[in-house]
Amino acid sequence: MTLQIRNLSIAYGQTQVISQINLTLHPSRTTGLIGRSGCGKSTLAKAMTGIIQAPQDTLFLNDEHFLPNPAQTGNTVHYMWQDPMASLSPFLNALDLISEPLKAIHKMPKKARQQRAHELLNMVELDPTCAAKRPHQLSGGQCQRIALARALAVKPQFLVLDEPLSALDLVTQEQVTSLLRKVRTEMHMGILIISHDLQTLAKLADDIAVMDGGRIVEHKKTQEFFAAPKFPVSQRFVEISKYSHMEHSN
Ligand SMILES: Nc1ncnc2c1ncn2[C@@H]1O[C@H](COP(=O)(O)OP(=O)(O)OP(=O)(O)O)[C@@H](O)[C@H]1O
Repeated sequence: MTLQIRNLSIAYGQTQVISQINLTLHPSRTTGLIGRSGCGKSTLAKAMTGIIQAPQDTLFLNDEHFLPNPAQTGNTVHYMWQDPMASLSPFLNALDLISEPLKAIHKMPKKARQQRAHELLNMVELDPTCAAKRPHQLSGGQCQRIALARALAVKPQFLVLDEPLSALDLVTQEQVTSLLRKVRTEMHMGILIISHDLQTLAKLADDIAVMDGGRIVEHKKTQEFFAAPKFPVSQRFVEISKYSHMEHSN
């Protein structure tokens, strides 16, 4: 199963935000998406996942037309929001937040749901004491893990993560990075990760796409990208990532 984006353009009112995007996601592969703030990365992710409507004939699953609707097709393409705290209902505890998609999408009975929710809590390495806590009683990093456990509960074929590590300290970032690698392999998901942090993408992504001014200007295998970034914006990202890596290792 592949998810193909063909010639996708999106405008907000009169303002064109993304133009003629072509991109294909494959199972068990991770694509990293970088680009300057405001270049249209989240807009692309939201269009792929049905949060904003993509024009007809731009999204395809295995060459078949596909119109994502998060309410119905959450298990095909799932979007994990940039701000986990804001995307989680403040009225539910961690366990209920994780078991909600198991009920809504997979119609799992209560006992099986609770058991799976505990397994997922464990998988994202959240302390069991977090199970009964609501988002405002948890840290940003813990909320990010709940959002990830929820995404795994949905068991989508494709997972789109918008800045999944931004609220985490370096140690937790490392843990979530290895968790995402495990998920890709064990659950055979195709993953798109939006990040400003090329060092993280270097560890996670099989290939890297660069957006600039609403277009994908470069898309290469990760090693090739680091060896020879072609466009000025790509070169700048590689330069900055080397510099920040040196700072962290000093
Ligand atoms: N709902 C909306 N209505 C109108 N304009 C919007 C809307 N959402 C985003 N925009 C604008 O579209 C452009 C692209 O925004 P988008 O969030 O896709 O960028 P981004 O690359 O994800 O940025 P960042 O890295 O800062 O998250 C920006 O100029 C933004 O202000």
